[in-house]
Amino acid sequence: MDLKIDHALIVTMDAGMTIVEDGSVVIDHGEIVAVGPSTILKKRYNAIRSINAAGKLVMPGLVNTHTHAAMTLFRGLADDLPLDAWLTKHIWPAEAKFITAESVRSGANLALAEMVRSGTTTFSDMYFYADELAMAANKAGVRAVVGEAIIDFPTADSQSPAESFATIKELAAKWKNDPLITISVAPHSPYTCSSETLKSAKKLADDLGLPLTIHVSETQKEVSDITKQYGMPPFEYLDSLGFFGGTVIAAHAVYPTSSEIMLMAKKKIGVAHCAVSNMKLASGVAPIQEMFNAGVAVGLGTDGAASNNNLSMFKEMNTATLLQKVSRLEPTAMSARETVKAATIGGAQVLGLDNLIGSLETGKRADLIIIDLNSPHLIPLYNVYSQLVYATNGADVETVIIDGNVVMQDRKLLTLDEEVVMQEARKLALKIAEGEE
Ligand SMILES: CSC[C@H]1O[C@@H](n2cnc3c(O)ncnc32)[C@H](O)[C@@H]1O
Ligand SMILES: [Zn+2]
Repeated sequence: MDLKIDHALIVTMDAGMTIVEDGSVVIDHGEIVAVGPSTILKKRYNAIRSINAAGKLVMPGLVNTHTHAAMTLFRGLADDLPLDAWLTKHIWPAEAKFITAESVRSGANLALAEMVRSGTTTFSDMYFYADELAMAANKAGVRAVVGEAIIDFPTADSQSPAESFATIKELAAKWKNDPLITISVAPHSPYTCSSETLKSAKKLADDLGLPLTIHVSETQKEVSDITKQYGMPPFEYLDSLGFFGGTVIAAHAVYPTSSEIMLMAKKKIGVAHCAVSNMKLASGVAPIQEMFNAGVAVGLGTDGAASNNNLSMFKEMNTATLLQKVSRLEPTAMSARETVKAATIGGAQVLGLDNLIGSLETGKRADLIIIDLNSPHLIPLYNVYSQLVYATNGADVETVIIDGNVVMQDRKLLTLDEEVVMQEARKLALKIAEGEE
């Protein structure tokens, strides 16, 4: 065996929500070979390397179902604005000026460092120059669903939809057998892509067997514009185009009607719930408890660092649950347990990767994080889910393992040169601040 983690408090997130108090996880060739009591597994398995995790919690790595990694470069550039003005007056002009293959590489590396540090082991992205992100994630050893952006009007990478489709075909062929990278088809939204573009995106996804990801029903303005233009709200409109049926990651989903929520459950549309971004842009409160009640698969997403302004899934968990409770005046809404599920196995379901990741079970890939419980803010520990959602933060993550490889150990990043990554990002940020090209 390659690696054994012993004496941990293991939160498996398997179907039985098993918790093992003094447990071991045994890993070989990137796969989980056994999970169970250390008293039994320590005798049964020898490993080349072992980690003594006494006083630590082991859980599945967190799954960020919606982000734009390279947008770390725009963190804090335009705050305190609604989505429409934020995008059209600030972000799109900045992207037109500063987004290049080089800046995407730099922003992506910065995001990768931040995500690994806060316990994210898989993320789903949609942006321009997607190959740069795929290469950066692959090099850093981080699992990613990488979406090449499709928008009808001229964008940061100057690609028409037809050119984006050609790029996606090339990317799908290039990354086909990669263990960490899945390419996705990423039309931006129903208000920036025509019906023809959306139908072609769906056809491409079907032909290549790729997931689709899209921003949908994010603001009241979007719902009213789409309803005026097409005579129905965004999810119904996409359904009328035949958009659903395969893996679809719907980011935001703030304003689905009750019949659209039924549709989401029926068509197995996965939701990337971005609570912090929806609050910061004052977009609204997504009806997550209603979605749970209807059986919709819900994951959590940070959105990009320009609308959050960080990529911590611990902050996202905390905000998501508190937002449901206060908006419904219902303290039982979105329980801590449901929230940890959304951040792990629920997110894996949304991405169509739950056969591989999302829980610690024999046969799954070894994507897991080790959290140091020896901190004043984590004592006492009565309920692990409450502790993870209400008390833990990203900086408590000590070690991160993805596909069996240790990518952060004792808070040192092993696959990214953090100093170089920060230096390069600072250099680009200087140009952005000065407004230079
Ligand atoms: C095709 S995805 C890249 C595109 O999306 C923009 N973007 C970032 N966050 C949001 C959001 O919350 N709603 C809509 N669009 C968003 C990003 O700036 C890129 O232009
Ligand atoms: Zn987004």
